[in-house]
Amino acid sequence: MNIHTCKRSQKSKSDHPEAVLKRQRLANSQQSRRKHNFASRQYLTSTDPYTIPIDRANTQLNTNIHPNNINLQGTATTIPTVHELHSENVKRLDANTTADEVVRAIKRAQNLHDLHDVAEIAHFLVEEVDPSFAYGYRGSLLSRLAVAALHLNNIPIATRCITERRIHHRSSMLPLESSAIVRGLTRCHCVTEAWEVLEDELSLPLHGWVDFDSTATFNEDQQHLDEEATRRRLEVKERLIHRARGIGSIVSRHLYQEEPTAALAAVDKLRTMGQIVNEAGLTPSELDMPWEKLVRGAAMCESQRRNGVWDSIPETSPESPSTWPCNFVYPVLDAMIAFPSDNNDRTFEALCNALVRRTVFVTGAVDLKGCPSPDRGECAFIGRSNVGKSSLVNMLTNRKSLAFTSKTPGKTQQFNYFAVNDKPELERQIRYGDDVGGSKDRDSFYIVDLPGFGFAKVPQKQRQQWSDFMEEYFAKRKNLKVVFHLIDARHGPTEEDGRIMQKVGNLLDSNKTTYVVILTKADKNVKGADSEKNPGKVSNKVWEKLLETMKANKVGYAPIVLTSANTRLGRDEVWKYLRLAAEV
Ligand SMILES: Nc1nc2c(ncn2[C@@H]2O[C@H](COP(=O)(O)OP(=O)(O)OP(=O)(O)O)[C@@H](O)[C@H]2O)c(=O)[nH]1
Ligand SMILES: [Mg+2]
Repeated sequence: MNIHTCKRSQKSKSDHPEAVLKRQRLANSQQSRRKHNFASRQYLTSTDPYTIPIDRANTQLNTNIHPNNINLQGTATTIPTVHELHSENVKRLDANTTADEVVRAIKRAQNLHDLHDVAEIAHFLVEEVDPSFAYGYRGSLLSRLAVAALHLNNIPIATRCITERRIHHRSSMLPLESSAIVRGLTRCHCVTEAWEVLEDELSLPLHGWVDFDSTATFNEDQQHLDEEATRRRLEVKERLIHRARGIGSIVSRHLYQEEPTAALAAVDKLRTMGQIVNEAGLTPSELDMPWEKLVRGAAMCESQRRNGVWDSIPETSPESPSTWPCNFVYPVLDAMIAFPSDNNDRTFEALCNALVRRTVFVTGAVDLKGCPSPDRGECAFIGRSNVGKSSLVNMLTNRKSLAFTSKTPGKTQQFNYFAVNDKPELERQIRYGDDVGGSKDRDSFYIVDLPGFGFAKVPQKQRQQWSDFMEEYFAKRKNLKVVFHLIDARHGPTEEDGRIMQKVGNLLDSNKTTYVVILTKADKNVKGADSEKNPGKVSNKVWEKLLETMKANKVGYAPIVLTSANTRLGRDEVWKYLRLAAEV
């Protein structure tokens, strides 16, 4: 049977007199059911689904019940109206309904998208039932119902439940529930309302409320903290977790809705939370932030920008693209770095795909004249031979062999220039690989992999030539934005490293160029190092020696990053500085 005959036979089947009769019977029974349930019919046909039907409003009882009369079994005692539900388990809401049954009815209504039941439950819970019903638990019921209503895209019912909960059940509002409401509101595009809930219910701890002493380890001090302080501390932690996730979902909504300006503002709020999140000692697994999703959303916005979606926005507009960063992924990266690092491979993969779209080897320079024109920022990787410069470049760009690495020292013999994010000249060339140059894009930059110093087998004359070139390069290369000085984390700085620091101190303009010390091969200090639990470390002895050498050479101000090309430790942190070359 071909497709056409199949379709024809289906059509004729549905036109069969018996089928028509069956449909009519079904329609009639549905109609009579609706008639029977007069109240709910009125409720559903109202333009505002939360308008109370007049007949019900008139029959409401005075719900002011003295606290002494609270029904401890949590059942409703003064409900005048019976609310018929579609649910088989909880057929009606009336005087004998328990809180548990309401939860079941909400769950069912949410799962089966039963707006009728949601509306009935809302009416029962918000307008009619007396205050003793589900005492202490009513706020949770309301938040569950709000989430269910949002699940069904019914904003008026959700808003009513949220308001009722905030006004009358404030004391029992849980951060977990507030955060679920924020997510629901964001999903329904009610971002302003979501912000309101965030600000009101998940606001940061009041000043002095909880003392997050970052120097005190939680375990040691826990015994001395009285119970109340511990409880509050945990409460604040929970609130912070849900607040961070709530903002995360708002950022995500804006990014996937392609609203970059709003997304940038929200992601900045996330970044500013970083400090207190760290002080509170929250771990990445406790926070469980959706970084990968945010990075992918930012990358999607970025690709839309490259496709010219926002080109027509005028310069004078507050949403003008001229106020945006060179790549939307960078602000997300900033927030990620402000939070405790989870060193997640998938997130980094997404990050790298967005930040390093193309890499091209440009040239190997042996003097300043041989360097490409300084039309964009560049970052240089310097350090002793075999310290891991080329490996780090590959790790950071997520490329296996962009820069050649070798066990034999002295592999890199010239200033190797790699262009990142050049626009390809021809479409065809993209498909055939990265071996062709192009023109500069908004976030293009150069990575410069330098020859290693201190390798005995390289002739003295050659070493002198490299050293002279490096001095000239530090002093004269205008577009040099970042210098990464790599030092082996097992051995610490050598004498040669000290001399390099001296050159940096004397020649580099610290206002123009950022100098960063990177400790490499940190995995080698840990037996059986792995990327998740034990990515690498540095000994106190090496650390102290490094600080001393830096201070002695007037570069004590420089940041230090611990890395490993094997376990990929420190990659987000290094990108924090690498981006300075892109953002010119
Ligand atoms: N275990 C471990 N090995 C590393 C790491 N980084 C580099 N290596 C190894 O160290 C050796 C030297 O790495 P390269 O990246 O070629 O070093 P380089 O600094 O570029 O060396 P030159 O080009 O000679 O200056 C290679 O065998 C790498 O596999 C690291 O983080 N951990
Ligand atoms: Mg090398």
